[in-house]
Amino acid sequence: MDSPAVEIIGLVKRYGCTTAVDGLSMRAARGAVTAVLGPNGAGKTSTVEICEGFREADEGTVRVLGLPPAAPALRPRVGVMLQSGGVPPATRCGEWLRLVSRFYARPLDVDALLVRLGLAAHARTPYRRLSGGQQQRLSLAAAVVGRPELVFLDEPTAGLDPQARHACWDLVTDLRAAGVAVLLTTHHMDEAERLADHVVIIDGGRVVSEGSPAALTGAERQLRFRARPGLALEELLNALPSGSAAKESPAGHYIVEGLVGPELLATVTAWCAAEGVTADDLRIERRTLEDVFLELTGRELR
Ligand SMILES: Nc1ncnc2c1ncn2[C@@H]1O[C@H](COP(=O)(O)OP(=O)(O)OP(=O)(O)O)[C@@H](O)[C@H]1O
Repeated sequence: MDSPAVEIIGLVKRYGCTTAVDGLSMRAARGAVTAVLGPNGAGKTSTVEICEGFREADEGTVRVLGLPPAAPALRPRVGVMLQSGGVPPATRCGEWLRLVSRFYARPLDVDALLVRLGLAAHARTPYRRLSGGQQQRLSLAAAVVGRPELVFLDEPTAGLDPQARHACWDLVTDLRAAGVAVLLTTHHMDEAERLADHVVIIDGGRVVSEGSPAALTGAERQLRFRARPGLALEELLNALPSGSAAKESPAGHYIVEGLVGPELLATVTAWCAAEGVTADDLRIERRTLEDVFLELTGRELR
């Protein structure tokens, strides 16, 4: 049986007295998109950079396509999207991608890739003159041009405009359809929910939860509405069937949980009417990945 695309067991990474990764274990399957989520400083980049072979682990085992991360045999098989640097400032965008493509036996068509990522009009622009988002798209193009089996994308859509974000999502979806494993980090929960087969939430250098987006968010539904802050939720709770819960988070945003059906909806709207409260944006929906993320990692800034 094939090894996973990435297998991490008991990974530890320290910087002086900071333990950035603290016994982290996770897997990324072949042919699937794995999203690693975590608050600032959770250890995502450290973990990904160890998998890419750019940093040394202090403890633990990491295998990439069954090999140690720095194995030369991985070079043609793994794509890495670098956050910055690596491109000579005066090199033209198209020239750079063509150069990178020559390192691979069966590269993608460079012109088609430039069109796909909206870079065709900038093919002759020197790297230093590209906007931040264009430089990032070039970096994404360079990561995939060699038809890798596995691609690491560290915050691929940070700072991209909506059009470029969608182009990136489409590219990731197509990579997955072509059997490529993608391991990405992101702070955009909608991105993870949309793209990932498997989500790994880390905090304090450890995995705090993992599963498919659907498994993490669960089947339970919530009733949500907006109204003036400070409603007397204890009174609402008295009117609701036992086992229900109601909370205000953040101020003016209300969430009612329990057996969400016609009875609960009628009770909430009747209670609002009796209180003279207009419930705005009243809707019934499943918990989002962001709800789960905040529950698991808290609201404190890191
Ligand atoms: N080269 C370094 N030297 C010292 N400390 C570092 C170094 N790199 C990372 N750290 C620290 O390690 C911890 C984890 O950092 P890391 O960049 O892996 O987190 P992250 O989850 O990618 O964060 P973010 O979401 O903010 O990018 C942080 O506390 C960070 O300050």
